Order: sequence, then structure tokens, then C-alpha cells
Amino acid sequence: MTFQVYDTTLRDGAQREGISYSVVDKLAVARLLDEFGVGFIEGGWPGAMPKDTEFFARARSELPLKHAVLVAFGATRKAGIAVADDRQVRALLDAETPAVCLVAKSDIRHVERALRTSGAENLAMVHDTVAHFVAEGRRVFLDCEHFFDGYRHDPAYTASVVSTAIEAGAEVVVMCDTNGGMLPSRVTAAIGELVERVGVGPERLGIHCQNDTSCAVANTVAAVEAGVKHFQCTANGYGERPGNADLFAVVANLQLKLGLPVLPDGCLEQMVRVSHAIAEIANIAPDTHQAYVGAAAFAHKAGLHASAIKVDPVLYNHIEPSIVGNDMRILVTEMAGRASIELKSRELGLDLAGHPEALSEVTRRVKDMEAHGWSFEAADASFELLVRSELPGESTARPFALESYRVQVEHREDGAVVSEATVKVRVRGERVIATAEGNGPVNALDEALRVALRRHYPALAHFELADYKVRILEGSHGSGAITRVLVETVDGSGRDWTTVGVHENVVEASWHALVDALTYGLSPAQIAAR
Ligand SMILES: CC(=O)SCCNC(=O)CCNC(=O)[C@H](O)C(C)(C)COP(=O)(O)OP(=O)(O)OC[C@H]1O[C@@H](n2cnc3c(N)ncnc32)[C@H](O)[C@@H]1OP(=O)(O)O
Ligand SMILES: CC(=O)C(=O)O
Repeated sequence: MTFQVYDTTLRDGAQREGISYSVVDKLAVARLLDEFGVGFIEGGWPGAMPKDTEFFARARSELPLKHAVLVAFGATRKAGIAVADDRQVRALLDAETPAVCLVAKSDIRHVERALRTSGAENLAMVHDTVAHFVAEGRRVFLDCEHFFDGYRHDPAYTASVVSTAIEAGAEVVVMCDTNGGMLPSRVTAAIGELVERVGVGPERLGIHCQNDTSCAVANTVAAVEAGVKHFQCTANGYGERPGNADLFAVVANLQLKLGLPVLPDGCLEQMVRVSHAIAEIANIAPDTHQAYVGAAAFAHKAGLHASAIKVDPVLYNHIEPSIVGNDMRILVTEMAGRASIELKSRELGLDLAGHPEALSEVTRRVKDMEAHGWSFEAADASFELLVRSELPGESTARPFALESYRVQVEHREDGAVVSEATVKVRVRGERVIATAEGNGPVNALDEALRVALRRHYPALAHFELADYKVRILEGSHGSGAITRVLVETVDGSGRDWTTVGVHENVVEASWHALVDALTYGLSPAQIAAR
């Protein structure tokens, strides 16, 4: 049996607080998962929610899948009724998927207290429902809810649920860590015992781990190492409470660390793209620090790391990032050494290696400025201007020279608040005075500067201030506070850049960031690249 990569992003993943997919969203997520090469896509619970019923109806014509088999999820029949009379079972059948996944109680305490029925009736519910779908020609997976807790409490009963499902024709019986309290060593031990007790090979077993101990990925990998071939995960680990085993980390660990061929060739490098696209649809900001796929998964800050990476990136990366579609990045901060500065500059197309004095000076200035509140980590454009100012032969001319600026904020009798700025600058030998209004002092300043410069620099018309972040450092009150401003600018051609300014005065800090933004955007290198 080959591995069964079973994705439940659209069912368990949708149980995460804050996620609410539309049917169109669900179809889009399913397409992405199929492109990623998963073997099974659990699309939802038809009959439980109208949206999920509609998803399966539309999937028939709108979801041609290349790699995956579509699975509908549901429960075993209710206690005390015939399987054919159960409305939920009928709805599951009506979804017309080639496979179904049935959730069953496997902890006797849940059977007696939550289902309020007997152990024998629960076994009959499992048997009847599995057999019913098998007879209808469906592949059947059985999710044993609370498997591990149940097995610890009453191994004989929980094992009897597993053997009943297998006898009734279930293809795989899935051990669920529903409350997510397991640790890898306990998963391994339980699987070993179960295999002996029930007399089935581990390839008939599956694993589904919630992440309440932060061990869902490790527990899933441990189960696969114990012989399990079917593993259930969700994209980015979305799911009930802290979530599920993250599909991307599980797949990458199995494929890259254990050498197990779990995905079709060529799919692994889609990982970052698929992860971020699903995050976008889920309307959840991608986790920068997520293993393998996060923007910081291969970002190096410490100077010592960079010095070894300069020799060979393998020395400080656990894999080659491009294998999963990611990139390595060097961060420039107070923790940078000469190697970090050299590598970051190289990333920006500037060669400091042949200029040791400039390299030392940039390193010194970065450390000094960071000690005074500057932060270059997210402001590559300001860092590039700093490097260019030290590199021999580089043009560092600003597009204008400031004579003065003035900003006023007027609170009018009718409650309106209007800001007005005047700048006096020299541009290409000409003295220009410009005034503009804005919805705030920084906006007014930005507008006035554009008015002053636009005749000489028509490209400015395409620049837009896309984001403006202010952070007060060293306490939030009092005159000693320093303000750091980050400005993100876009130019309409898909290019964006971020600059930083720091000062006790928020307007002056913003001015620094704005001037860097225009200087960078109007630099010969940027104009040539456009
Ligand atoms: C561990 C998991 O995450 S499993 C997936 C859980 N996902 C969801 O619950 C999301 C979708 N759920 C729903 O839309 C609703 O809960 C429904 C439609 C399934 C059921 O709704 P209702 O009929 O109103 O019942 P309610 O949600 O209050 O309770 C669940 C019922 O299912 C029964 N039940 C629970 N597990 C099972 C099972 N494995 N087999 C059969 N019946 C079960 C319960 O005993 C209870 O029955 P009762 O109504 O006779 O007391
Ligand atoms: C089935 C499932 O989602 C669980 O037991 O956690």
C-alpha cells in the first residue's frame, strides 16, 4: 500500500475559530490541495451544513481532480435506528463521492455518556454504517474519535471498535487524538500494542492528531514511523482549538527527512505557494514563522550564522529552501556582523566584498543606528541607501535639497481637522516652494513634497504610500520617547519598497522615511529597473 496523504482542511480545518469558507472558497482550496498532490480531500459534512451539501453537488461538475479522491465526512448511524432510515447517512450517500469518512465513538465513556447508548449498540452502529457504504461501492475510512484516550481507559473496547470496522469492510481505521493530548512516544507504544491485540497490519491504520500539546506533527510522523500509511492533516495546521497536524510540515518531514515518497514528483516545491494561497482564502495572515513555508523559515539574523552561510548556506539551513519553494534571507539588525552586511548587500545587488573599509563602516553605522532606535530588518530600501552612501563610485545624491518644511494642524469650529504643509526645496538648481493639504500632517507633507518635485520627476506620479507604521520606543508616554516610522511605497509596476525614519518627533521621523522613499524610488538604479 502506498502512502495516503489525507487532507481535512475543508472539514476539520474549517472548525478553526475565525474561518468561514464560502462554497467558492472551498472549491478553490480543493483545487490548490489537488495541485499540491494530496491523495484525499475531505470536503466537509454533507447534510450537516447546506454549504457543504452544495459543495459536493458543485464538485461533481466543477472539480475535476488530477491527484486527489474527494471524500465526504459523516457519522455512524444514530443509536436505535436502521442505517437506511438515518437522514445523515442518506445525505452522505447523496454526496456521491467515491469515498466516505465516518466518525465513530471508540471510547466507552463517550459511548455511554455522550451517545447515551451501550457498547454493543455502538459496535452495531459502526458495523452497519461501514457495511452500508461498502455495499454501495464506496471506499470507507473510519475515524475513531478519542482513540488514544479510550485505548488507555479500556483497551479491549477501543480495539473492538477497530476490529468491527475492519470486519465490516473499512479500508483504513483512523486513530484520532481528538483531545490532542498525546506525545510521540505514547503514540508509538499504543500502535504497537493495538497491532498485536487486533492482529491487523499497521497499514490498515490511519492517524489524525489535534495539536493541543503542540506535538501533532511529531505524533503523526511517529505513527508513520510505526508503520501507518494513512495520515490526516490540514493546510497550515488549521483546525479545532490549536489546530491539527500541519500538512506541509508532515509531508516535508516524511519526504525530506525520512525519504518516504508521499507526494507525486514536482509537488513539494509548490508548498509555499499553496500554503500562502490557502491562508489568503481563509483570510488568515500567513504565519511568518511556520516551519518550511514561513517567510522567516530560512531568515537568518545572527552575525555568526551569516558568517558560516557566507562559506556555504548548507551550514545553517536544515534543507535547501528552494526544495519547498522558499528562499533564504539575511536580516540586517544590531545582531549583524560584517558577513551579514556583505550577504545582505549581495542580495540587493551591491558588492561590498571588495571594499573592506566600506563594509566595516556600514556595519558600524548599522549597529550604532539600531542602538538609537533604527531598524533595518524590514527597511531594505533605507539599508540600500546607507550601503550606497559608503560604496566608492556610487551616486548618493538626493533628488532635492531641503531648505525647510512647516506643518500645521487646524481644528476648526465645525470639528473638521485639516493639515497643511509647506516645503521649500532646491531641485536641479531651482528653488521651489509648495503647499498642500492632507488628512494628517504626514499626508500633507508627502503631498507638498510631490507638488514640489513632480515637474522634475514625472515618475513620482506613480508612487503611492501603501503603508505607514508608527512605533513609539522606550515607553509610550513622556518626552524621552523615540518614534520609529516605517513607510511602504508602491510604484504601480508591482515594485514596492520600505524605508525607515527615527526621531523624537513623529513628523520628523516620518519626514526621514518619506525622503528615503522618494530618494530610493527616484534613484538611477530603480529608474533603470522600471
Ligand atoms: C471530532 C470531530 O471534530 S468530529 C466532527 C465534528 N463536526 C461538527 O460537529 C460540525 C458539524 N456538525 C453539525 O452541523 C451538527 O452537530 C450535526 C448536524 C452533525 C448534528 O446536529 P444535531 O442533530 O442538532 O445534534 P447535536 O449537534 O446537538 O448533537 C450531535 C448528535 O449526534 C450524536 N453523535 C455524536 N457522535 C456520533 C457518532 N459518532 N455516531 C452517531 N451519532 C453521533 C450525538 O449523540 C447527538 O445525538 P442526539 O442529538 O440524539 O443527542
Ligand atoms: C475526527 C476528528 O476530527 C477528531 O477525532 O479529532
